Amino acid sequence: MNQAAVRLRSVTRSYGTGDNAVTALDQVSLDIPRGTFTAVMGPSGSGKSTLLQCTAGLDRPTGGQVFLGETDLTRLSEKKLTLLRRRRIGFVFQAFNLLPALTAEQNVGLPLRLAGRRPRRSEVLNVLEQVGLRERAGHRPSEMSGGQQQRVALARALVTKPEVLFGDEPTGALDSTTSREVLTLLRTMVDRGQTVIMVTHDPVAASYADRVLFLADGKAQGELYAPTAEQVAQRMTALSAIPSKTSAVASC
Ligand SMILES: Nc1ncnc2c1ncn2[C@@H]1O[C@H](COP(=O)(O)OP(=O)(O)OP(=O)(O)O)[C@@H](O)[C@H]1O
Repeated sequence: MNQAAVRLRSVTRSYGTGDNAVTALDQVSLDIPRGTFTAVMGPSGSGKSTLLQCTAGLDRPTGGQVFLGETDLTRLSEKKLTLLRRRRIGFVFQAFNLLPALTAEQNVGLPLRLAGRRPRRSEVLNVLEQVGLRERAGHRPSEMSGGQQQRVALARALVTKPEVLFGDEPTGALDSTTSREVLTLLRTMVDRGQTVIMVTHDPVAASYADRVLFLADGKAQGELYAPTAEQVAQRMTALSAIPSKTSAVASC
């Protein structure tokens, strides 16, 4: 059995044509083992969000293959891809994207309703308990802090027991103390077997991961295992010094 939760094979994503063409991802290949925490870092415009979106089936690569377990996402119809995202993938974003009129419990139960199931109260409360918010089940987002709202968003992403949880800057809108709480929670989920892939600009956030993948100009630029924030910051400084294709053209 293949232990990789996700495999990318020569994944390319281009936008536009001719002189206006941009290659956001350029032949990226990688394996993400199950039960690991991966951070994706790189300078602005290096392709991090594109990588996350292609890997999560939110965007289609223009070349190459993306596997979730044994499923090749690039071969799925839109309908099957939508179902796969609902059933097998979880997301957390920088903006918490909770529905303001719904309580925490109702927000967390929503993905189950979308999947055509009536949520059992106990399963929703269990997930809220995992993020330390069981007693806030009846509160609406406006009655909670930013960190609590992101924990509800995390519970909502986890309620379907996704194979992979994707985070696009999940701590980007939080202060450093609250960020640490959310990152510790993500780390705990991974230590219990969850696979997490997170895009971040923050070396401290990346230091919670098992592995940091670096991107520049759409290309994989190496990785760090068991990273410290200092090591990550150093690599980022070195990467930012590489002139990108677009800035090289702009400066001609
Ligand atoms: N829909 C699009 N149309 C055209 N170009 C795009 C589109 N989306 C992204 N790009 C380009 O692809 C490249 C990679 O973008 P992407 O958003 O993946 O980078 P990023 O590393 O996530 O950046 P940031 O850290 O600033 O969010 C950039 O040059 C961007 O301008």
